[in-house]
Amino acid sequence: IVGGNRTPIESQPWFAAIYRSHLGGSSSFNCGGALISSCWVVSAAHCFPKLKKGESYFLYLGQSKRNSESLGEIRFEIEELILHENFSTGAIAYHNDIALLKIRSTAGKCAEPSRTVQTICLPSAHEDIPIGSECEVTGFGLEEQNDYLYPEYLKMAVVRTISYRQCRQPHYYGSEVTPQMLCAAHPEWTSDACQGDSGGPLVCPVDDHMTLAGVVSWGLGCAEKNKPGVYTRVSHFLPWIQAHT
Ligand SMILES: NC(=[NH2+])c1ccc2[nH]c(-c3ccc[nH]c3=O)nc2c1
Repeated sequence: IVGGNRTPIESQPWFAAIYRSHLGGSSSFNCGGALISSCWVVSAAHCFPKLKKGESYFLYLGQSKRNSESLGEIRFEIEELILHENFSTGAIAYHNDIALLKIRSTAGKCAEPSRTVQTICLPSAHEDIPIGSECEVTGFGLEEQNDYLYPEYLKMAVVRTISYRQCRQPHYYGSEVTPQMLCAAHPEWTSDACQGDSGGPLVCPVDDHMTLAGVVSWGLGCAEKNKPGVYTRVSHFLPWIQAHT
């Protein structure tokens, strides 16, 4: 996250930190995700390239600090990884960039709600959040696009949704942006998601609750003028999510 602020997991209790474990036992931070039900996390398909032999993915819920064994965090194995069957890579965009992860704790259980673990509501099919809505994007991704170390602490930034028409302007992203994508940026281009935030949640207020409007997918650089963050528009994939969970 470029800009924004540190946030405790209690403020984003649906956030999942997804890691990749390597042969020999080391592990590296991979992507973000969002808990949508006790057993299911939504993330981005591009976060899950083919694993090498002996490698696996795992995730933590309730984690405010990377690589720390702090209280309230729980480790889950990925029992099932479902990538969207039409996921593909365009010139700069990812298409159908959404994945479902079925989780199982070491005790063979799914997630149990607590102060640090809660689900996020899915949007309802027809309702799309109004243009210009203030939303929150969360992650352990880079704080500057040329950094090479991920921050230890979870961060959150406020961004505003941008219309499809505005995002398709030539000096924005032109026709790389499709109706299945949602663009959002800070009005002064000072905050944005960045590498490592992929798969994480863009949550927007609807009536009296927060909903998962987007999944961090791509962007040209980070917090660059006229280059908004691009998110998988979750409301378009509700039938797919329902069919696979
Ligand atoms: N500006 C954004 N909103 C953004 C979001 C996700 C990204 N993911 C990446 C990325 C860069 C290089 C390798 N892998 C990545 O996911 N850049 C990104 C930029």
